[in-house]
Amino acid sequence: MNISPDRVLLLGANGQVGRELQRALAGRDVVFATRAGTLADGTPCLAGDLADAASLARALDEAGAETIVNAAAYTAVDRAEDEPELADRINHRAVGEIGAWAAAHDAHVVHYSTDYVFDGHGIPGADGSPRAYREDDATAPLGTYGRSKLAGEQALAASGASHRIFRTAWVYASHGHNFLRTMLRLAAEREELRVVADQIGAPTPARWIADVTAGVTTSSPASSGLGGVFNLVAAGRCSWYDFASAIVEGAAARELIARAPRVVPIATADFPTRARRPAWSVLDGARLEAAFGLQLPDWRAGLDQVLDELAAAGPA
Ligand SMILES: NC(=O)C1=CN([C@@H]2O[C@H](COP(=O)(O)OP(=O)(O)OC[C@H]3O[C@@H](n4cnc5c(N)ncnc54)[C@H](OP(=O)(O)O)[C@@H]3O)[C@@H](O)[C@H]2O)C=CC1
Ligand SMILES: Cc1cn([C@H]2C[C@H](O)[C@@H](COP(=O)(O)OP(=O)(O)O[C@H]3O[C@@H](C)C(=O)[C@@H](O)[C@H]3O)O2)c(=O)[nH]c1=O
Ligand SMILES: [Mg+2]
Repeated sequence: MNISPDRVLLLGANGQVGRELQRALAGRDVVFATRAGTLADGTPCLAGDLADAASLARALDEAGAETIVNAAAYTAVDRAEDEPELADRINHRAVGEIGAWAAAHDAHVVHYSTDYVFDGHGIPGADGSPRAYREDDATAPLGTYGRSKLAGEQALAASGASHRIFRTAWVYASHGHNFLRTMLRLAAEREELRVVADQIGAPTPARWIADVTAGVTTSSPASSGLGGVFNLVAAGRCSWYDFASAIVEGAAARELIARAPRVVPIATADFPTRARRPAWSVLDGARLEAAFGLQLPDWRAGLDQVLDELAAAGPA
């Protein structure tokens, strides 16, 4: 079969990153696919269910795209502990199938992975405190989600397809399921938010991930020599408690919430969850910066942008 050069197939178009990619890829030759075959606004698109190998294969064949961007994933970190096979099917085996299709058709794959491939113990830097993780640091996922995502990375690399894997972290947007929206909801319901202060990372807007993706998809990973894994995260670092505090402060200032609840720092041990999470999730963006000459701004600038977006949209 012939594939169309310049065509992009976007799998998972309704997720946080997927929705931002719809915007960032507008005007290009792009074919959307979602699990059910409809976009969030009801517009029909291709059905591409990664839980179903036949559905995925049909989407790949029908789109015939030279670039496949896979924004679909099983992202429910706690639920994954009870559905390991489904998480593995979507985050690992389907990614291997996408890679095999791409290798057979000389197509490229853009895929996303996570800080949760690391155990978060951190690697001591020159001054003894943990340094940011680099792309080739040893992985050791703590849970099912992280294991399935790591297996997906490995399956894509093993497929032989030309590919880029953007490892990102703590993704949020003005839409979708994320920590910022959870905090805004809880802020309206509670006097006090108790949030872990001993997990450190960099909250990264889905918009930035999509903008970087759209900017670099025009170059082939293999022929540019710039393939493989790239960390793609906001600059700076904070705890979930710091992020929650900044969300509450910024949301109150924009009158997105009627009153600011107290934000109380707690230890991970005081917030029991089904899955364990890494304590140190800071990723080093130097490879991405050097390869593509771009520098992501600080996480606080991202938060301001997303809160401004919510404020501009008005009351929900
Ligand atoms: N969210 C985060 O904090 C982080 C995410 N990442 C990675 O970034 C990428 C994008 O994540 P993000 O946009 O945040 O995730 P979301 O959870 O917002 O979106 C994931 C999308 O995948 C879709 N999906 C789930 N199962 C299937 C399936 N069987 N077939 C087709 N589509 C399916 C979901 O559809 P539906 O809504 O119907 O379930 C949803 O639209 C993923 O690879 C994720 O692992 C990395 C680090 C952090
Ligand atoms: C809601 C809530 C969460 N927390 C904690 C739990 C957790 O440690 C942290 C963040 O909560 P979340 O549920 O957003 O965490 P989680 O879903 O694990 O977020 C992760 O999602 C996957 C998909 C990724 O790839 C990661 O990069 C990361 O973003 O905050 C509190 O301390 N207080 C609260 O009220
Ligand atoms: Mg979650």
